[in-house]
Amino acid sequence: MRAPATERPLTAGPTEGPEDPFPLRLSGPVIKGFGRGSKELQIPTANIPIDGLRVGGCETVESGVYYGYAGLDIPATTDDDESPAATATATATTATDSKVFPMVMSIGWNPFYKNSVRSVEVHIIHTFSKDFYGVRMNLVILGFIRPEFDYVSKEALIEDIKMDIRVGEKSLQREGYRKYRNDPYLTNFEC
Ligand SMILES: Cc1cc2nc3c(=O)[nH]c(=O)nc-3n(C[C@H](O)[C@H](O)[C@H](O)COP(=O)(O)O)c2cc1C
Ligand SMILES: Nc1ncnc2c1ncn2[C@@H]1O[C@H](COP(=O)(O)OP(=O)(O)O)[C@@H](O)[C@H]1O
Ligand SMILES: [Mg+2]
Repeated sequence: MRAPATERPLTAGPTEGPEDPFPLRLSGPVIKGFGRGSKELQIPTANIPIDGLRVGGCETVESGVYYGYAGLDIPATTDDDESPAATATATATTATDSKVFPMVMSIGWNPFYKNSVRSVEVHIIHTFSKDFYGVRMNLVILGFIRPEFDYVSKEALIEDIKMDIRVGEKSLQREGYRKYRNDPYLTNFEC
């Protein structure tokens, strides 16, 4: 069982850019989970159905924690980040920018909670003022951070997820990863 404050590297995946099987692309509507993300952990996760989670059409995706970008089919005007920095730069933000966000995500059984169903959950690195259940979410997954663990305490789980967020942000800032923010898949909500 994993204890808090385990020493961890600040980035994940090769410096040059994503390596096979990444980038992985998947999509689905945001559905209800167990309601623990916001309430118990104060880290909300937008869950999508596990159906169709395949690499190359047959192999299933390994359970674990990943990073990449999420595109949300929300009108640009409902993207109401309340931070002063975001307000200051609002006029410079295009409609596409405001629908695409960095994310970290977990695929698996949530061993700490011993779930009996496998879930796909995305924490979007952005502050939203309201929920977006039912909205279509497109994902471009660019790298693997770590396997899922069981934890000695809820605090230890929270600490590791916070570190995942830092690792995800730092990993995406690299040259070979930044460009995927403009991947057309993220904002194609037509099919
Ligand atoms: C980046 C990230 C890493 C996670 N890592 C683990 C983990 O190692 N073990 C685990 O049991 N749950 C992990 N979770 C899942 C949380 O336990 C989960 O988000 C929480 O139970 C909320 O579930 P809900 O959406 O059904 O409310 C992780 C979630 C995120 C976003
Ligand atoms: N930054 C965010 N990342 C992911 N979801 C968010 C975020 N901010 C608000 N939400 C909303 O919170 C919901 C997830 O909260 P959570 O407590 O994990 O509930 P559930 O168990 O139903 O997934 C998402 O479906 C979304 O509507
Ligand atoms: Mg959730």
